[in-house]
Amino acid sequence: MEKFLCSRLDGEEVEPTVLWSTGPLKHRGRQRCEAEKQQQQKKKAVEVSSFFRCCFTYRQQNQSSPVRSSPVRSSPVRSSPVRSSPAMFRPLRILLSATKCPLSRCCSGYVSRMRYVNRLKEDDDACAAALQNGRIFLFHSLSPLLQHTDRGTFRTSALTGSDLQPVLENLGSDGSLLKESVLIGCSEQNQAQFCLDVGELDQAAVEERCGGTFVDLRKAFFLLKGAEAPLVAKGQALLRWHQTNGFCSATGQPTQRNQAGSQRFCSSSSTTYYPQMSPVMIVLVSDGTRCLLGRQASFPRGLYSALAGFCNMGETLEETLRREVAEEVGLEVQNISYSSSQHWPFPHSSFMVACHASVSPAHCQVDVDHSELEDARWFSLDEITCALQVKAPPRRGDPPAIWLPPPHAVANRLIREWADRQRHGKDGP
Ligand SMILES: NC(=O)c1ccc[n+]([C@@H]2O[C@H](COP(=O)([O-])OP(=O)(O)OC[C@H]3O[C@@H](n4cnc5c(N)ncnc54)[C@H](O)[C@@H]3O)[C@@H](O)[C@H]2O)c1
Repeated sequence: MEKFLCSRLDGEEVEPTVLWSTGPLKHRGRQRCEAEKQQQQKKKAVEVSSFFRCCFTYRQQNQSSPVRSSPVRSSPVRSSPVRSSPAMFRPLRILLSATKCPLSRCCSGYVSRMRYVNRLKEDDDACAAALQNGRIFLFHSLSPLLQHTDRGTFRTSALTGSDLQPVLENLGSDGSLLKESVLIGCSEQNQAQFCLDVGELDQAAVEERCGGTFVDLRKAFFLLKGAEAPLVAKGQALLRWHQTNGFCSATGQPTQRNQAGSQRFCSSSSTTYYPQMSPVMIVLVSDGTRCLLGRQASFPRGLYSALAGFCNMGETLEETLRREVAEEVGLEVQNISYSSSQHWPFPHSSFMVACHASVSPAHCQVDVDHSELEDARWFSLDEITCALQVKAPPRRGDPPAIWLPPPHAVANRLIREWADRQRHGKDGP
């Protein structure tokens, strides 16, 4: 299939048989010896060829940053062509239904992206090659580089490896710095994404050359919109992990990373280390008409959040949740239901598992452990609705107001879910 697609990109006419010449299709093609079947194959291949041509034309018209050599880039079906004519899928559907071939699996953009990223983790050479065309997100001492937009918002800033290399050399780095990039993932346009900490270079000089500002992650995370915030959080977490795992904890010897940076290896102890997250349970407890929020003394003034706590070794998620609520506010919860999860970069990498739980109204007396929380109390739907309107933390001198974690935080999602359920009468004791 790869050969076929490359030929199409070169603009050459393709013999339909080429379509059958690789992978699982090869064997099937050989079995079809009757002339009639060959004719059918040729017809379908031509139809498929027109489908691919259609897709590539779409890509050429719509792709802002073409990528040159990644094999996954050749994947013919991505989400964007779907928006054009559904008729373009007809030949492919015919082919798939006629052959019952595993091509359908390659045709999911998501599947090919995931497999591509996995291959880059396993194949150092492929990863080094992908670095040239991949997007590199720069960090300086773990602060991501952001750019101002015309609309006064912020966005991430990234260069391709081949564009970044001369910049780095010009700023005094030797040629090897680029190879310290760590693979983050793959964009929907099938472009590998990397992060690189250039903390060894002069910060102002990099900012000037790259046209952006390095912003502390705590600020950047909340300035960025949509998928960009978790992307930089993931990048920073990976870079931090490499910075703090340079030595084997068993032998004290230096560890070596693979090209993708998805693991580090100690050759003395034959130990492989992988980036770690600490599991945390976060729960919004309801008594049917109110929800329970708490605050630590270290929180900014007026901020209340859902109750959270780290999993202890050997605990199930349910056990952690029940223990944390019991420890912090002296309640015993029931009816635990899963909501969602997120990677949370602060202060280090936590894996937040968010749940709802309830207590009966007859047993909702809060008994706060003040060594853990400064305060915890029940909030009505009206109070929550009011607090959700507060878009920015109150400033010094403003009247005291309750405010809630920002939308990027899974606690915010839990609170919104609870409020929606209350409004629609779906929550009960
Ligand atoms: N994303 C969100 O919506 C959201 C909301 C609330 C809390 N959080 C995060 O959840 C995490 C836990 O919240 P918390 O209020 O219990 O935090 P915390 O930082 O106050 O931790 C409480 C205690 O847990 C122990 N601890 C710290 N790190 C640990 C680890 N890696 N493993 C086991 N125990 C550890 C320490 O004794 C610490 O005092 C924090 O990282 C916090 O930032 C996220």
